Amino acid sequence: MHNSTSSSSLGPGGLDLSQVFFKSISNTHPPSPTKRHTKISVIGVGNVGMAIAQTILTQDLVDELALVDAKPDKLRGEMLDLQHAAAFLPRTKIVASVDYSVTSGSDLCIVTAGARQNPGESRLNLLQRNLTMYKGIVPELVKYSPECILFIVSNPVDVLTYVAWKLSGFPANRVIGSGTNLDSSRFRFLIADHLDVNAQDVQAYIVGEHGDSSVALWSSISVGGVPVLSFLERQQIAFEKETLEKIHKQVVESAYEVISLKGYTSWAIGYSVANLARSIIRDQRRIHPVSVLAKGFYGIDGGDVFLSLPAQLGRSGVLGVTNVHLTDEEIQQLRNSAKTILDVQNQLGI
Ligand SMILES: NC(=O)C1=CN([C@@H]2O[C@H](COP(=O)(O)OP(=O)(O)OC[C@H]3O[C@@H](n4cnc5c(N)ncnc54)[C@H](O)[C@@H]3O)[C@@H](O)[C@H]2O)C=CC1
Ligand SMILES: CC(=O)C(=O)O
Repeated sequence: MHNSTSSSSLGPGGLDLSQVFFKSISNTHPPSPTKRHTKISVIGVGNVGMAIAQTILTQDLVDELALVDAKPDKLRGEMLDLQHAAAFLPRTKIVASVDYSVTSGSDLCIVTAGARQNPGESRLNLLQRNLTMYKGIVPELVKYSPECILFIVSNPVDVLTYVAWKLSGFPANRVIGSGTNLDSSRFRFLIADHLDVNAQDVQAYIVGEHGDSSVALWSSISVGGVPVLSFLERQQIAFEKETLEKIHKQVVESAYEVISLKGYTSWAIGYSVANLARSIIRDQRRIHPVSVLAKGFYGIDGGDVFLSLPAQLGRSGVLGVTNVHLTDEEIQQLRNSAKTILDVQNQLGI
């Protein structure tokens, strides 16, 4: 199947139409391109892949967006539908193919292909189905974009990020999972709702597994720069631990609730990943809770495990992991989360 958007500027008989429509200013030459061509590929054009693709387009992040999927008709349909919005969007070349050569030279490859949860099903349950798929996808991406950053979204995202790291042979700083960036956004929304403030003023992290064993870092939450729990303590305002646990439980149940209502989640992960893509492609050096190789941080040992920690992201991928102060209880929960992931991972034989 074919692809691309751009048509040649040569008209019938080899006439260069650009010369008909645009007359060059005399004695000038087109400026030589100094800006490097930037390219993102999105693998899997289902609910999640398309939410990410369209959010990336609205943010004017790249020169070229390549789409890949196993279903050629669906893929071409999605490509055309996005191309038809060209008049309303920043200029981006959109290409699509079932052949991975279309991803050639990508800066960032975002993998969303894979099975999704049925209502009530856990993310970890998807592993066997998506593992087989990844064995086909990752080597192709590496072949065509050996310098890219691999960004994993398919679930279970932490284990699949480890799988992608192993299959790619890339250094760990170039393999990242979307992790708990989404959970943290849900957390910030719920805290903001509770306190009636803007979610963008709430700094709060969920770390660990993107899933049932995730850990809420209550001790480091701040609103507008004010650390919330120590502020309440200083003011001798009582807060119920149960209220905090209820909010975290709501975060963990968020995806299950949305999936039971509409069948899948898409918009929030679309914004979450486009925001992360911006930090990487534009070298923003912002800190996000994403899935990184966590061995050695916060006393996590026992094997190579990917899980979410607050990490600084830039053009070369993961630049470092932030040293957030955790309570002993939070550290223990984080280690338990690592163990949950490692128990699953150790059965893979990779
Ligand atoms: N990390 C996160 O926070 C989130 C992860 N997800 C995960 O994202 C994944 C995708 O979810 P949806 O888009 O809702 O599913 P979907 O079923 O709508 O889309 C999956 C797409 O993958 C394609 N695909 C299947 N096998 C392929 C292959 N071998 N090569 C290329 N494409 C292939 C399918 O044709 C389909 O278009 C799931 O694993 C889901 O659990 C979903 C939401 C949030
Ligand atoms: C499906 C999923 O992982 C989420 O929305 O959190």
